[in-house]
Order: sequence, then C-alpha cells, then structure tokens
Amino acid sequence: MARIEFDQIAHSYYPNPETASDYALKEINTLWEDGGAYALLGPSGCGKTTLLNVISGLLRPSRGRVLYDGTDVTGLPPEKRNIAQVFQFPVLYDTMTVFDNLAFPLKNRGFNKTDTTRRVREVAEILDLTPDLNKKAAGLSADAKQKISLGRGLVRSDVAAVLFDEPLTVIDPHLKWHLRRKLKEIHEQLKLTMIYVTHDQVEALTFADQVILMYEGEIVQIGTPEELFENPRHKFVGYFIGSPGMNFLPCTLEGQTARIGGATITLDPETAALGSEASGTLELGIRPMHLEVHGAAVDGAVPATMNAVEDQGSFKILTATLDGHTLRARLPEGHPVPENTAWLVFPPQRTKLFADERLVR
Ligand SMILES: Nc1ncnc2c1ncn2[C@@H]1O[C@H](COP(=O)(O)OP(=O)(O)OP(=O)(O)O)[C@@H](O)[C@H]1O
Repeated sequence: MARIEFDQIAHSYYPNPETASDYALKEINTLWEDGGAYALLGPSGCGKTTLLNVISGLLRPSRGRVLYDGTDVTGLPPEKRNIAQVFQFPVLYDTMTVFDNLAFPLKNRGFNKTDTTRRVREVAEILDLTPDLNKKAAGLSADAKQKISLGRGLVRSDVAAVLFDEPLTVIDPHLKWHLRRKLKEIHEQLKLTMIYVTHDQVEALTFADQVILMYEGEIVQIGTPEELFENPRHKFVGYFIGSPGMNFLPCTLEGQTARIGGATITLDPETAALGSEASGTLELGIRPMHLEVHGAAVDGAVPATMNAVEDQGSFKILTATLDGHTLRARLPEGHPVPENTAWLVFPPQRTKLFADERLVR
C-alpha cells in the first residue's frame, strides 16, 4: 500500500493548451492516505477517469508530479507502479476457470501455490464466488464476470492501490446494492488503499470514508459524506450532494438579515458579519430537509406560493416559489401539507451564505 500524492498536476488532451477550459484537469494538489477508502465523484466529463489514469500511469500528465510514498513515479508506466485496476466492463480470460482468473495476478507476481490458493479462496469467499471456482468464466452471467474482475483487483495485498472506474455499471441493481456494501467490508478487512470513481452519489457515500468531489477539472471539496452534506464549500457541492439538492436564493444583506425580494430572513450573527465583508453575488443556501414548513404564519416565517407536492413514500417533497425562485422542502411522513401558501422558517444555524458560488459560512 502507498500514500499517493499529486503535486501541481494538470492535464490537457490538446498539444498547445491556451485557456483553462483546454484542461481536463486544472491544477490539482492532493493526497490519498495509505489504506484510505476514497470515492471520486462528479458529473460526466468532469475529469474523473483522467485523474484515475494519471494515478495508474495510463496517462502522463501535461504538468506536475505523481508521488508514491514520496517517490516520483510520474514517468513510470502502469506495470511499474504496482496498481490494480477494475474497469466498467469485465476484463478476464473466458477460457480459464474462475480460480485461475483470480489466481492470475498472483501467479504473475511469482506468489507460491499455497499463498495463491489461500488468497484466491479468501477473495472468492468474500465475493460469494466459492461455488463457481471450478467453472469456466465463459458460461457465467455478466454480474458474475464483473465479480471476478473485482476479485482480480482485490486479490493482491501488495498493491499500492486498487482503482475502480465505475465498476458496478453493468451490475443488476439489487446485486449492486449488495456489492457496494461488500466493497466497504472488504476495505475494512483488507485495508487496501481504494479509489473508486463514480457519478452516483449513493455509491460514493456508501463506499467511501472520504469523498472527493470534482467539477470541471477541479477538486471542489474533499470530506466525509457528512461534511459534504452539511458544509458544502461550493454551490456545486450543495447542488450535487443530496436529493433534491440544496436550495439557492439570490439575496442582499441588511445588518443581521438577508432580503429576498420582500422577504426578510434572520441570519446567524457570524454568518451575517462574514457576509457583509464578502464580495460578489450573494446567495442563501438551505437543504430541503432543514426548511421548516408551516401552514399558517409563525414568528420569523416567510410566505412562499405552493406549486406541487410529490409523495416519495416515507416523506414528501414540496415545491414552492419565493420571489420567483423555486424552493424544495422535505416533509416527514404525517407532516401537514400547506394549501396555497407555505410559511417557511430558515433556521439560522442551517442557513448558509455563498458569495460567487463559494461558501462564506
Ligand atoms: N482521449 C481524449 N482526448 C480528448 N479529450 C478527452 C479524452 N478523454 C477525455 N477527454 C475530455 O476530457 C474531459 C474529462 O473527461 P473524463 O473522461 O476524464 O471525465 P469523467 O469525469 O471520467 O467522465 P465520465 O463520467 O463521462 O466518464 C472531458 O471533457 C472529455 O471530453
């Protein structure tokens, strides 16, 4: 296992990049601790695969250095970096048995027969592949084949890291849920450094201790799932994490309060103080689950026009309009639904302020 570091990494697929938008990765300085479980999360095209390929050595970055345990490996190809990779689609030998497929990475590295058998059996057991060990891979389902690919990625305990690039895409939804949990368990048992690329926040939040959220070639935040949810440092994080995402409302400040059209919302004093010093466009941010909804006026509530209510089983999502801006609130089961006007309270501790898309507080 290794501690992996990016020192001023940038990558452009163009030979002569000129503007920031020519870069698939803008400048990235970051660190993956030995034995950590990381998810690399972000929308399509934000640079996740590019970043993974720079870690593995499949891609040489235009600028910067990749360090494994402090040693510069930027010029080394994947086979010299001792990395295991699991891709979106199964990579295995159809004519070999499941056992031989799993044993292949170990045989390649010269492991003896006893150690190989022990390790293959251990990984097969974790992935529920034991009954299939003597079967040829060719006859197995797509799910089983991808499990073998996962097993091949996990079978060596001497790798610097295991990289997963959307490995559950081809897996049936129910098994997907099961495998996500399995991977988490495997990480706890084997303590491998794992970096898992996905655009699915549920997958990222289930698997990882630390989530790395990417947007337009940059890392916008690294944190635990809770940190990303409670304290999104960038508007994009608020919007991307949570379902539905954070509400954002353009506002102006007047002392301790924020004004949204005719509505006045009291802020936490420290938030207001920092906001008064911030420059740029100000916006309030609040999670749907943190908005308090009332059917009649209460102290501190602002009126919003009701638009729709969507029943999602154990909760409802209410959509309302405040000064022309759409807001969503999450109502717990059994909570009364307002008729025409929803009176909304913004709890000061839960109400965030953003300036030019960056969190003020
Ligand atoms: N081989 C390539 N040549 C030119 N441009 C590329 C190449 N590979 C990726 N890109 C561009 O680099 C940017 C980042 O792509 P990348 O595949 O790393 O994103 P991603 O986050 O992994 O996306 P997805 O989730 O769709 O796989 C995109 O704008 C993409 O079009």
